[in-house]
Amino acid sequence: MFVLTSSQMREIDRKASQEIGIPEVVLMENAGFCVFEEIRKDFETLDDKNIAVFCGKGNNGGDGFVVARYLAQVCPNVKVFLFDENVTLISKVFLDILKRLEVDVSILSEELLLSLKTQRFDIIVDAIFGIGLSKDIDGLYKKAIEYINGSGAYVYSVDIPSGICSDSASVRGCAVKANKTVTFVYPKIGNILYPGSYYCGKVIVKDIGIPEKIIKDIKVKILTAEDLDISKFYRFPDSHKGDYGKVGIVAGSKYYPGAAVLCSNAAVQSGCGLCYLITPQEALYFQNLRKPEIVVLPLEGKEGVISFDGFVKFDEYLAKFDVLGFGCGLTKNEEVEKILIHILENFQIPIVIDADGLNTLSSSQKAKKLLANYKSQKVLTPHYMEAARILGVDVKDVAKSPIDAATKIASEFRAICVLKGSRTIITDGDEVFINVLGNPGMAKGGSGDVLTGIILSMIAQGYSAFEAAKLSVYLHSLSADILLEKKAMQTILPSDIIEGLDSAIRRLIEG
Ligand SMILES: NC(=O)C1=CN([C@@H]2O[C@H](COP(=O)(O)OP(=O)(O)OC[C@H]3O[C@@H](n4cnc5c(N)ncnc54)[C@H](O)[C@@H]3O)[C@@H](O)[C@H]2O)[C@@H](O)CC1
Ligand SMILES: [K+]
Repeated sequence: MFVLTSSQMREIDRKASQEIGIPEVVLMENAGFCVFEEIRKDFETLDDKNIAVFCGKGNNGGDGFVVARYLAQVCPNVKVFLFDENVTLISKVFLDILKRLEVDVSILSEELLLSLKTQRFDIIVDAIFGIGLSKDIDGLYKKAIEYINGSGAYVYSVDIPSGICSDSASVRGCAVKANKTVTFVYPKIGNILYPGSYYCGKVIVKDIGIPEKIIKDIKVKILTAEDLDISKFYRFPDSHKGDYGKVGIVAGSKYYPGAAVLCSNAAVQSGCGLCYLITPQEALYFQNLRKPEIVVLPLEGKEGVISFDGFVKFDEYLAKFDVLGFGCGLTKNEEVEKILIHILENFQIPIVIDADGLNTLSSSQKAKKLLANYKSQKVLTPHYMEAARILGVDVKDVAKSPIDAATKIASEFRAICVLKGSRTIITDGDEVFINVLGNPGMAKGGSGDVLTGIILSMIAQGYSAFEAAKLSVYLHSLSADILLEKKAMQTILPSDIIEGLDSAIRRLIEG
């Protein structure tokens, strides 16, 4: 499913009306009716409800007038509150209809808002701002939104909760906290990314009659099972371990031995033929937790951290790997930088760089340049802070526009970027997929190491870096969601996510 920006939505509306000739009033009528239908579906009866519809002066308010008209046909207690009578031309069509039908329409003022505190509404429709929100909310708008949020009513937002920026999902001053948001054509970024997604409640996407053929060149999509290629999950009866690839992992230190264990355990659990772990000797005290299928190549370290001299002894192994993982739990120092540069200068293996690999990259101009020119597939898996370090910006800037940040990293390094967060973004610099599975039980140290292991395993099994990243992000979150059916968020551990991959893969295959 596509995800739109406000300008893409406007362009779609423009094409529908100007090129195809669907009148804008028809689109508005359809939009309002869709919202009404959703409300009608949710309640057994509406005639005993007190309903308020708050309408702004833009077209979002116009949708609200349509909703109010339909509601007034089935409920005698519908009140419309208008912020400004100076509404758009199309909205005016519907405001005039309401007036002719003698629906209760009032212009909102501070006094009126205050008097509403003694009334109880069962249902409130928020049609104050949609994709046209252009500045932070203040004054009477702010007070009305605070009133709606404190009202105890069941709240429907039209298109997007008022106060949420449709392009960044940020809260502009304050925002309506809806129970349900009915959006049109396709969801907007503000409906999908956080914090906007939280304010939306349940998101319902409705068709308002815009022909699909005019919706072109949309690069952002929600990641669904349909976007995944599972053809390589089929195993031929006469296959052997060599058919499923060799993963090499450079990870761990005496400080973070668990990162290496989680990453390599995840790799073997997700199907690669062989997995080699290059890790300092001092990181091997987690022996009992590591899956026995992993081949360990103990490295002579320096004070518990990998050393360049120790690492180059494994060059001949590196040449045999189908994919190399670099970074989990390595720590950051000059030796790690030297090793990363050595790999980038001397090998051409598909590489997945995570954690300390990314931190090393962000402070090494030489490694950055080499990586950009590295002639093999690359996946970078930063979380927001690591992405900020790579881009040399504040983490707030990444949070404000994560799609832009991920796209920039992917373009700069000609890599696949997996920007990890509550909505992980996967991009090759052109197409963008937003993962909407997963739960806060995954917000624990070690989750990222597990994801890296899965990506490595998928590349080893023959998937392209982009396909592997999509598939792995999906399976990682699906595993956590399946675990949530039996476990509390607090007790779901990254190592459980590894074990849960079995159910996740089976569920994905079975559909
Ligand atoms: N043909 C179309 O364009 C369609 C549009 N539709 C609806 O129209 C909406 C977009 O309509 P508009 O572009 O008119 O935008 P909005 O209705 O979101 O709001 C724009 C108006 O609000 C004002 N405004 C913005 N931020 C403000 C703030 N913080 N404080 C005070 N005033 C502020 C603007 O000056 C402008 O007057 C969509 O979200 C959707 O609900 C639907 O009817 C479907 C068809
Ligand atoms: K709204």
